[in-house]
Amino acid sequence: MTALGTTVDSAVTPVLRARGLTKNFTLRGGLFGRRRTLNAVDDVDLDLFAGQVTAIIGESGSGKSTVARLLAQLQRPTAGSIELDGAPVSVRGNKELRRYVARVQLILQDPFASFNPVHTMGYQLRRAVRIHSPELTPHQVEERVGQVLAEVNLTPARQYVDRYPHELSGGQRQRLSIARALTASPSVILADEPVSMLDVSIRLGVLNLLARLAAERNIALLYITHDIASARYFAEVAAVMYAGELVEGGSAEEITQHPTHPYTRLLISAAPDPDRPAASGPLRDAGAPPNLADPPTGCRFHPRCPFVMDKCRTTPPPVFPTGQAHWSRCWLHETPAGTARLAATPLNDPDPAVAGPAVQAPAPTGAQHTQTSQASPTLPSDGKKGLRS
Ligand SMILES: Nc1ncnc2c1ncn2[C@@H]1O[C@H](COP(=O)(O)OP(=O)(O)OP(=O)(O)O)[C@@H](O)[C@H]1O
Repeated sequence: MTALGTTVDSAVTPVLRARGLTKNFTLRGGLFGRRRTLNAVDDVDLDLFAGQVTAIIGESGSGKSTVARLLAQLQRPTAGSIELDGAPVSVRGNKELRRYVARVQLILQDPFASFNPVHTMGYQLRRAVRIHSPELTPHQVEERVGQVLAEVNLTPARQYVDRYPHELSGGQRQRLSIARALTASPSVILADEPVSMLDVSIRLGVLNLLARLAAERNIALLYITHDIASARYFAEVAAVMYAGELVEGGSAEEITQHPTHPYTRLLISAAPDPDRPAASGPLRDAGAPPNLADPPTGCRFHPRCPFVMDKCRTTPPPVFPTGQAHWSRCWLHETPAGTARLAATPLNDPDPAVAGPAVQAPAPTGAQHTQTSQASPTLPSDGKKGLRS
C-alpha cells in the first residue's frame, strides 16, 4: 500500500495510525424528506509518530475536526481502521474508552467550552488526576496538580486552583486544558485549532508550549489548523485537506516551500507574507469548496483549479510521489511535463491559458472560505521552525 498521510520513516511504528478513515453523515430532510449522504472524510491515511508534530491544514468544512473526532473515538468511522502502538483499536464500552482516552487526548478550539463553569479549576484538575491515577493519595493528587500546572507555566499553582473558568483569560484556560490533558500522561495529543480563538499576542506562547511538551514528553502531536503559515512554523510534517480528502503531504517545509498541489498553492498565495506583497492582492480563485453531500466528479478540486484538464473532471486522481516523502493527489504529476508546468507557474499567477477571471480573496466571514487569519504568523522566509531551541 502506498504510504499516504504523513509517513516519514516507514521503519518506525507510529503511535497512532489510521488507514482508509472514512466518515459519512446521513442528512435527512430537504426536498421530499430525501436522505442524502455527506462524505465528510474520505479514505484518510495518517501516521502520528512519537515526539513529532504533524499538521493537518484545511479550510473550514474540509473535514479536519471530523478526523480529530474519529481519532479520539468520539465518532465511529464509516470505514477504515485505527491502530494504537501497532494494535487495532476497537473501543466498546466505557472502560475501553477510558483506557483509550488516557493515551489519546483531545484539546479543543474553545477552552471555555471544555470546562464546567460551576467548578474551580483545581476541582476539575484533581478530578482528572483521580480518574487517570486512582491509586494516588489526596496529598499526591495535590502534588500532581501542581506538577501539571508548572508544566504549562501556570505558577504558583495557588493562583489558579481556586479560580473559576470565567475568571481566567483565554490563554490561561487553554493552558489549563493542556494541563488537564497531561494528567493522563498521554502518548498522543490531538489539538484541534488550539489557538484560533486566542488573542494574537498569546498564540505563539501556546504553540511553543505544545511543541515543547511534544518534544520533552515524546508525545505524538496532531495540530489541526486552517493556517498554513503556522503549520510551517510549528509542524515537522503536514498534510493538506480539501473536501474530505488529504490532497498533499510531506515535510511541512517542503509542502509550504514547494507545493505540488494547486490547492496548496492557493492556500499559500492567500497567506500573508511580507516577502510577497502580491499575496494579499487578487487571488485567481473562482469558487468555494464543494458541497460534500454532492461532491464534484473526478478531482474534488477541479471546479476551482486553474490547471484543470479533461481527466480531472471525470477521474479521481491517485497519489503521485512528488519528492522524498512528498506526494500529491493531482493528475498533473502523471507526466513530467505536467509537473514542470506547475513548477514553472508563479505561485499567484496560475496558467493564464486556463485561469478564470481574477477575483478578490474572500473575506473570512462565511462558513466556507479560505481562512487566512491576519493574526497568524506570516510565512517565515528563513525556513526555520521557531520553536525548536
Ligand atoms: N454530525 C454531523 N452531521 C452532519 N454533518 C456533519 C456533522 N459533523 C460535521 N459535518 C459536516 O462534515 C463536514 C466536515 O466538517 P468538519 O467540522 O470536520 O470540518 P472542519 O474542516 O473541521 O471545519 P471547521 O474548521 O469549520 O470546524 C462539513 O460539511 C460539516 O458540515
